Amino acid sequence: MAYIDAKEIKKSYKVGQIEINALNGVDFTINKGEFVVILGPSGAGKTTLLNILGGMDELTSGSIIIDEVIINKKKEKTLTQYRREDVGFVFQNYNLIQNLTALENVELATQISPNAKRPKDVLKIVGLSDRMNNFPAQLSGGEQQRVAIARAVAKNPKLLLCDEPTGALDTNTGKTVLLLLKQLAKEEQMTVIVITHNQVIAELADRVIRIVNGKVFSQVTQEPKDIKDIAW
Ligand SMILES: Nc1ncnc2c1ncn2[C@@H]1O[C@H](COP(=O)(O)OP(=O)(O)OP(=O)(O)O)[C@@H](O)[C@H]1O
Repeated sequence: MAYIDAKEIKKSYKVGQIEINALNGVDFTINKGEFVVILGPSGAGKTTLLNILGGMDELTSGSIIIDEVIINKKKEKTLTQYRREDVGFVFQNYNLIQNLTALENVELATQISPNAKRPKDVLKIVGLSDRMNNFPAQLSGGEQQRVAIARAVAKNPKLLLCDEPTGALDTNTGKTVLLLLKQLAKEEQMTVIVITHNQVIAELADRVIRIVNGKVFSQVTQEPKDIKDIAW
């Protein structure tokens, strides 16, 4: 059985009299521990899909099963628990708290999670042992994104959702971040989903789901390329 099974998911927003169909019947499956890229042009529905997978938005119709649980039928309380415990988020702009150190940013996230890893251990995994006591402003963009990844991973989530995680980084720094995400998928058996409009990043994925106009245009599993063989 697939780890994530999305069936015929639809999401529409009503803006005044107009109905916008952000997702218009999306089907896909994802296995545990896969590194998945969801690819699509601007407005395709990627963020909408990520918000639904993260339990932050509701479906209009269809169903999503994650780890044998139908998440779109969850009550608000269990959904809150799902968001806190099972899902980690990484955003394009890191979203770190500026007046807390790297370590404190990670610690803060672990406080609301019962299965949390030790913040110092996770900062070591992302290669920032010696920068733990720095504030975000004292770190480079790539380092800040690694803190944000540590913060997401410290919760010990089953699913890591990343929205354009390399969007604000240069190619080499972006590659370091992607390599880290790939390692986490492999070594921690964490299912990692990256959404991006950058086609090159898709070459690193085990599975590529291409979304166009709120529909799955294609879904392929593939042998991922080595990170040193790609550039953008
Ligand atoms: N809260 C909302 N209210 C109304 N319309 C929305 C809302 N959220 C998204 N949309 C619309 O749904 C469609 C899909 O948007 P979405 O943000 O998911 O696309 P995207 O693929 O993430 O695009 P981008 O790469 O530009 O972020 C767009 O037409 C957008 O305007």
